[in-house]
Amino acid sequence: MTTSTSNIAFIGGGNMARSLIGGLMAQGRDPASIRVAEPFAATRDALRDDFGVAVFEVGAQAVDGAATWVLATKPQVLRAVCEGLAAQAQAAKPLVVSIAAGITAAQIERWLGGGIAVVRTMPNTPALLGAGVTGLYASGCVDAAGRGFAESLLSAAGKTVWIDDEAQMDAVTAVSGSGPAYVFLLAEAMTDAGIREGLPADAARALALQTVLGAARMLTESDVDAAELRRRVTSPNGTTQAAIETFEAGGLRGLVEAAIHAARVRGAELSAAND
Ligand SMILES: NC(=O)C1=CN([C@@H]2O[C@H](COP(=O)(O)OP(=O)(O)OC[C@H]3O[C@@H](n4cnc5c(N)ncnc54)[C@H](O)[C@@H]3O)[C@@H](O)[C@H]2O)C=CC1
Ligand SMILES: O=C(O)[C@@H]1CCC=N1
Repeated sequence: MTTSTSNIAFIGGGNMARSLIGGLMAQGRDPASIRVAEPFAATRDALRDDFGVAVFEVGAQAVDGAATWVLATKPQVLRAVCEGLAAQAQAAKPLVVSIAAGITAAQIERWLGGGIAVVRTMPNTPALLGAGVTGLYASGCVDAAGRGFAESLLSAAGKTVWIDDEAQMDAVTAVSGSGPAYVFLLAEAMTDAGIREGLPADAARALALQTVLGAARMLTESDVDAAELRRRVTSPNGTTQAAIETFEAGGLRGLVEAAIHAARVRGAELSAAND
């Protein structure tokens, strides 16, 4: 039985694992209950020093005594990682939570030897601030307690959204997993454009970044939708109208659609290429 006090093993201690561990620490979880396998000594030492978690060089050590395993390596190495842990998985029957893009719950279950409860999830990097969002899909082997534990684990990173059809997980990845990078790109572009229009670099950056923050808060804290919020900024024949018309004429919506489609397709390719 997986409980909130039992050990959690992270396989891979990179950027996303760090964000999730940061969220768990902020929730007050005992650092000694988190065991991280990470081959790079510098990454391992930083996790131990920053969070006080137990660190190990290889997965086999980290999963020892852990009822929940979080798979947090790149998709390209996940098959080898799982096959290396299959014997321990068959003995311990852990709840396995994957954050890997593209890789399906069925692939992970097969690589671990079969009959394993797998929750496939897709968090995003604002998890570090507890402001992330995670899509979760539970395979048939996951019971209500497993679903509940996975949800509580990922809720340390922010909001959670259950997805019933696993085929939609690549779309989740394309919208919210990769999504922070789209917003960062917009912030970069707004800063650069401000500089080109004559603003000092520091001022352009401060103006662009605070605008992204303020707009995101309005989107999530007000009770009107994005289109209405946009209309309220856009005075007839004013400055915003000039900018929005330029975005629409340049095909911004179509470009966003094409970008999110490309990300979704890449998710499916990652599954096929690493099977
Ligand atoms: N970066 C992001 O925004 C998001 C990433 N993801 C997913 O999270 C996973 C990890 O991504 P990142 O943290 O960005 O990558 P990363 O490269 O920062 O972390 C992966 C870590 O796994 C370690 N590793 C490699 N082989 C290992 C092994 N055999 N055993 C244990 N650890 C091993 C690496 O040394 C590295 O520190 C990926 O599958 C990615 O698709 C999911 C949501 C968002
Ligand atoms: O770029 C990637 O493949 C990963 C998955 C979502 C965000 N980063």
